[in-house]
Amino acid sequence: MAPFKAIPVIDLSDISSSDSTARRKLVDEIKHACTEVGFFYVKNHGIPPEVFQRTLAAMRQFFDLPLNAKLEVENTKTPNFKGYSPVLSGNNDPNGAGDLQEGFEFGFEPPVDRDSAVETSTVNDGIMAGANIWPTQLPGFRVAALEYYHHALNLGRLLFPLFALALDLPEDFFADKTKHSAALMRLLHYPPQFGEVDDRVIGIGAHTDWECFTILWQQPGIQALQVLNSSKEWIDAPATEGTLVINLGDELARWTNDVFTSTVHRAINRSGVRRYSIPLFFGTDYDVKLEPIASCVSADRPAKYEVITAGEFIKGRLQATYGH
Ligand SMILES: O=C(O)CCC(=O)C(=O)O
Ligand SMILES: [Fe+2]
Repeated sequence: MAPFKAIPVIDLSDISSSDSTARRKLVDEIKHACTEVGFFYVKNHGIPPEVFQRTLAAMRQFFDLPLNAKLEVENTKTPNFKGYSPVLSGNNDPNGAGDLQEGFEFGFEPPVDRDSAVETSTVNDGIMAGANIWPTQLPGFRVAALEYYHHALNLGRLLFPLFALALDLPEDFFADKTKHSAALMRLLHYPPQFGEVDDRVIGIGAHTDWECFTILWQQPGIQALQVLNSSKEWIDAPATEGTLVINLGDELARWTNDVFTSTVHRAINRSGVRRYSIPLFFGTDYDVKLEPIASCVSADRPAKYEVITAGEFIKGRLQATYGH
């Protein structure tokens, strides 16, 4: 296959269709994107535009707070890195000198408007256990963030069966491995970079994502994200209104013994204005072992990765990135 020059766009209008031909077409498109690119856009994903608008407004309010207010919910104060990470506190690329972004991370909790604590991320999270932390002076921030979180979570749950079918596995292969929503959302703000940019200090240094897949919302119209193809060329992934980026992460790469590819990417904000983005890192339950799927291992393709639980893997990556 020639190195990709653009990221494919997949229309999700038929995602819940009972028409088997339409669904098969969708699975074939996903299979191609997962094996050849590791990235694709989705359109007609069903999340209303107002949800993104509300979350963006809440993010702007939060990141506009004085630094000392944001540091009250810093991720050094919580188990497992929930909360605020200041500019340059993370470093995704081991050859880099820090990521020029600030962020806010949280995991599953029930929707705000549903009075239920049936499923909480802390019960079954083992090594990754730890509750969310929220800024008390902005109650609307939690409401808006959780509203989008649950929309993205629902979309992610619809994608797992398609990934299973693309791997010739039973449609429900991931169902018993994704019961407890090991899905972390990170709200990100990238200040603009001007003039000569030191390659070691960019918005987010070259990295792969760690979970099964990421659902990434980018603020429309601002170019920043780039994806590395097999010829080591950086391909722009423009932020097109109405789309989300889906990219595969290391958990699926490990599970599929690299049949599905977890592709290196980075972001640099040279737009001159602030940029906001929101990845939702959708993982498998933290107690699940990332053992290679039998059909992905052969004499020609021996198992590449040591078997480790998802929780150990994610915790190790977080520690390496934040150094605490
Ligand atoms: O902000 C972006 O476009 C990319 C963010 C990203 O790659 C990440 O947080 O893993
Ligand atoms: Fe990423």
